[in-house]
Amino acid sequence: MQTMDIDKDTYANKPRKKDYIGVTFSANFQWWKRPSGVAAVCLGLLCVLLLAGIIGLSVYYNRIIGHYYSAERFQTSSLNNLTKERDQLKTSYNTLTKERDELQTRYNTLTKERDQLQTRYNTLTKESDQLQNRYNNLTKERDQLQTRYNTLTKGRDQLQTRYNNLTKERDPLQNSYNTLTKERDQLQTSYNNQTKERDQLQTRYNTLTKEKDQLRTSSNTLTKERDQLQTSSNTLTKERDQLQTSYHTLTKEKDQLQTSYNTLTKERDQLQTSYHTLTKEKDQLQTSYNTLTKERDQLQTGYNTLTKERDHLKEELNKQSSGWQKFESSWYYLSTEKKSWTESRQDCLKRGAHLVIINSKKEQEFIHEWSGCLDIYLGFHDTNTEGVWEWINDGALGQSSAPGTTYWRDGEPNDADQGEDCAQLSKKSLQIYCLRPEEQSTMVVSKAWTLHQHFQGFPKASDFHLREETLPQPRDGQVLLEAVFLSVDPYMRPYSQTMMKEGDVMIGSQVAKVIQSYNPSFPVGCHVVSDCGWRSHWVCDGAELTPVLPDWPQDIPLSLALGAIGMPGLTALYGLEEVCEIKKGETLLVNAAAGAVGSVVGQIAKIKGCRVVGCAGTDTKVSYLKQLGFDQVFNYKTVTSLEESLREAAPHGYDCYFENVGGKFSSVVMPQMREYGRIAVCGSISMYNDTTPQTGILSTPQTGKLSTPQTGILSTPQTGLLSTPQTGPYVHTYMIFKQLRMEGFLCARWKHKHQQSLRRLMAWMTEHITGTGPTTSLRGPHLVITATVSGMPDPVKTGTRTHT
Ligand SMILES: NC(=O)C1=CN([C@@H]2O[C@H](COP(=O)(O)OP(=O)(O)OC[C@H]3O[C@@H](n4cnc5c(N)ncnc54)[C@H](OP(=O)(O)O)[C@@H]3O)[C@@H](O)[C@H]2O)C=CC1
Ligand SMILES: CCCCCC(=O)/C=C/[C@H]1[C@H](O)CC(=O)[C@@H]1CCCCCCC(=O)O
Repeated sequence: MQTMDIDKDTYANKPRKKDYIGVTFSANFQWWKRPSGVAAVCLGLLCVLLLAGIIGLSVYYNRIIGHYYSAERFQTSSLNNLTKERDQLKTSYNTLTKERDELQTRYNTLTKERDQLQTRYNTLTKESDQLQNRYNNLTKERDQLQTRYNTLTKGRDQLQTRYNNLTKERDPLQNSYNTLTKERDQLQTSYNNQTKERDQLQTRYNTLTKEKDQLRTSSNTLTKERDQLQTSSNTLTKERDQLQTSYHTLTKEKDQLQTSYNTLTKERDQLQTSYHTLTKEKDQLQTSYNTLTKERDQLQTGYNTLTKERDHLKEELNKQSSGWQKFESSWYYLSTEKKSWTESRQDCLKRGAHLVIINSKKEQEFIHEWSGCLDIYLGFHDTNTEGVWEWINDGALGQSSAPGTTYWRDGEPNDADQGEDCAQLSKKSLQIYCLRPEEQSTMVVSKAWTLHQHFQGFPKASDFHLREETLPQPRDGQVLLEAVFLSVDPYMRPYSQTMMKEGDVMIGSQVAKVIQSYNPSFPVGCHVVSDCGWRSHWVCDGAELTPVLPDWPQDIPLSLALGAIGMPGLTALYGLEEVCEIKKGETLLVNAAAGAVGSVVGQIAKIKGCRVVGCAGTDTKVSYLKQLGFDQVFNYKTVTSLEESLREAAPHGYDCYFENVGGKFSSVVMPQMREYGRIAVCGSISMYNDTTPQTGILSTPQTGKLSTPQTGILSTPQTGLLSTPQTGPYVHTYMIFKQLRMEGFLCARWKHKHQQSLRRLMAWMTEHITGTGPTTSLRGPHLVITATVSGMPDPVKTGTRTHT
């Protein structure tokens, strides 16, 4: 770096064009070159002049004094001179004073000028600073440009060098290019010649190829023909060899057969002889057999006739001895017990009879006389429609019609005492009059459990309410039922939500006894299954009733009509046979296995020769299932891993899965299904008490959405809310890759098969009881809830099942 003094042009501290590279200018301002400085210098000079004048004068006066003393004599002469000089000095003093004043004026002028100059200087200084900044910026730009310039210069130099080198290289290349061009032209010429030759060759080649292909085709054809011939030859050779072998074998066999044939011919001849002898004997025997058979049949017919006559006579004797009287083809019994018409009607039904129906005047007279002229209730009433009198047709003795004639007393029927709905034969007049069927009210009061409030989560005692209701008198065709066993089933939890309103009697099936009957299909004392709910008594007509199998063995508990030989047993059977289509040798998994359905599922599968794995929630249930013959059982609540336990129980997986539980359990089973497995979705009990709706992908049948997570409830189109859906995992992948079939079902689908299916279940059960069946014949848990007329059980506390 170099510092330079500014030149005469004080303000132009601009860089000089040629010197600016790498140089920084410094503007050092010099005071004496400013106007104010000049003025100051002038003033100084004036002061110096004045001082010099004063010094000159003092020197002059010293000289004069000296001269005075030395030349006292000249004192007087020189006085004049001195006066002159003084005057001259005065004059020059005045002149100097004037000059000083002028100088002062000029000084002031100069001071002003200096101030103006100072202002201008300041302005210029600012401009200079701005210029300096611009200069600095330009310097930077310049430096950058310089750098770029340098770089470009270098690049240019390198390019120049390369250009020079290339120029050097280009020349020999140009030469060789020229040479090559020449050569290429020559080559092009020869290429063209060659191409022509190649085309000619190609044409020849194509011709040859065609000829070759034709030859190859012929060769292949020939090869095939040869191979076929070879194969035929080999086959023929083999066949020939086999035939040769067979021929030898056959020859041997023929020889052996010939020998046997000869032997057999001999034996046949001997047998033929004996056959003829035997045929003769047989014919003789047949003749005597036919004669004997005829004699036996005649004897049998005689025997049967005699037996019938004997039985008839015996029956008549019995009837007569027990108070029955015969008139024409009918029997009559006279009960002397005092009863109402209704009670008498019941009494007749119990005896397998009915109140008397009068078919003729003769019969009426017989009854009157034989009864000893008593009042006799007749089977004649208008209980069904007031004023329409009809003969009862209980059908107990096969009578299907009653006479159209009646022998009413004059003025009858008159309904004199309100409610006269039945008829009596008067002991006095031998005429019929009407009277009330009841002497006193025998109205039945039923006890019924109602749904006090809809269940929230697990049902509790306060959700139920026990109430009494008076039942109407059963009418013609109706029966009065008394509950014997009530059923508490899982479906009640979800179905109550949709089918019931608060205050309704709880839904449910029961085994009931018929205690009054005006319906011949359900005589008093028989048992039926009724869907009348949790009530002690009920009046209904037969249409709603299912008779308990008529030949129900005494040693099988009737409660099983609500279990293994009832709806749960049917569900088990249909789930296995109709849905799973289970086959011998297959492996089955069933959960809730100790329940009414599950226990029958496992046992039927064993009867069918399957391997059965069952899960239950207590060790007692596990032991019970082992007793029933299940192959593998475990307590799903205490195992460390459900997945591992399922795998250990059936390492090769499950062919069939009878699903009662749903929820997480089924997600664990799904991966362990075998290819083409079948899943019978019977129930999903683990979800019935859910209270909080969960987010899941389950969709409603209406929307058909499958994959969008929804918060909501699973519903059926018919019933609405049924259950609370759960979150995945989702089964589709397993179903697709294992090609599974998963089918939900309700037992009622096969209603048309119920009777025959109940008989099959009963047969399996009987085999177990009698010990005549296979070791795995059916046993069943049965209900312990019994209802009595006096009181109803607590449905929450007693809702359990025990086992036979
Ligand atoms: N589709 C149809 O037509 C029919 C379907 N069903 C269904 O079959 C299934 C079984 O009915 P059924 O045998 O009569 O019932 P049960 O009342 O005889 O047995 C039910 C058993 O399920 C188990 N269980 C109860 N709650 C749960 C739970 N949260 N998680 C897992 N297991 C539970 C219990 O056994 P454990 O102690 O072993 O856990 C309980 O004892 C039910 O889902 C029912 O809805 C029934 C009849 C007809
Ligand atoms: C999500 C709920 C699944 C319930 C499955 C279940 O347990 C079904 C049981 C039915 C079985 O198929 C036959 C029945 O009797 C059960 C239904 C009962 C319906 C209520 C009847 C009401 C009444 O008695 O009037």
